[in-house]
Amino acid sequence: MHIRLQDVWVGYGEQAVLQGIDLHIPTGSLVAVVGPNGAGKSTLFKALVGLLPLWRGGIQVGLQNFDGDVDQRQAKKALSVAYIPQREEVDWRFPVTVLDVVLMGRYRQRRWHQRLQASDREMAWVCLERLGLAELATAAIGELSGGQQQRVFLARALAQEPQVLLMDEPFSGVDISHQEEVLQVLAELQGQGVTILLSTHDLGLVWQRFQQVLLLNRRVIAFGPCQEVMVSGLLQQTFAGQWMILPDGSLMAQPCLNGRGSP
Ligand SMILES: Nc1ncnc2c1ncn2[C@@H]1O[C@H](COP(=O)(O)OP(=O)(O)OP(=O)(O)O)[C@@H](O)[C@H]1O
Repeated sequence: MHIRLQDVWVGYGEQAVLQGIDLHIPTGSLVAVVGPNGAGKSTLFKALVGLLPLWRGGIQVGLQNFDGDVDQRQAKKALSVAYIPQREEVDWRFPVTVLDVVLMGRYRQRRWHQRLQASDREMAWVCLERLGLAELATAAIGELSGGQQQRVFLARALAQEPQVLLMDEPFSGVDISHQEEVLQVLAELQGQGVTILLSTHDLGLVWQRFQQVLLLNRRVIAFGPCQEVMVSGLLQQTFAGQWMILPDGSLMAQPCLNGRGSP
């Protein structure tokens, strides 16, 4: 499914965070979303999944249109958009097992009064196996390592059979082998035509593994092929006034363009 945003404004209270976002992401894209802290990456994902109302503008996912007037949460339930939030946004003390979490991905396929069916359980097990989690099915989610928890949430997203997958900083605090497993699953999903947006602060990873990059700092600084977008002028504009970790792992301070660190 393709995603189109036209002049999208979203914020909290009186603070406008996303300011006039115009974007077209074709079906089957794998996009790294890059920007400094507070750039609005999570806000973008929440707006796409209907958790935040639009102040202005419109979002189109596939053939469906959303604007500030519709009940976005209800409307988007009909779509298969899977969202994996940042680890910090999840209450890991919640007493559910790994299998319970993955089964949650199947509720979207059912009406509110329908119970899950045997085929839903089978699907959940397939997703657990695919991410090497079958042996942990009865473990409490809070007992797992960060990398395992991240994979459980990816398994839940797979169980949802998404056409769009949004992942908010899935690799923070996760070791390289977990990261590699997740990247392999994402490559498979992309091959099946799933559109994937993933936010990260790891510019080295973006440089090595992503073909498409969105540079965001409240506004779209650039969107396109990695080679064209990950260039110093655009990166400086994106990270103005903030520290930036370069692809080789070194740190670089950017000049502040307007004294507040945003363009
Ligand atoms: N629930 C909220 N209420 C009020 N302000 C918020 C809320 N969530 C985010 N913000 C503010 O919106 C701005 C953008 O936040 P957002 O989390 O989207 O940025 P981000 O690019 O994802 O940052 P990070 O890289 O640190 O995760 C920040 O100034 C943040 O303080």
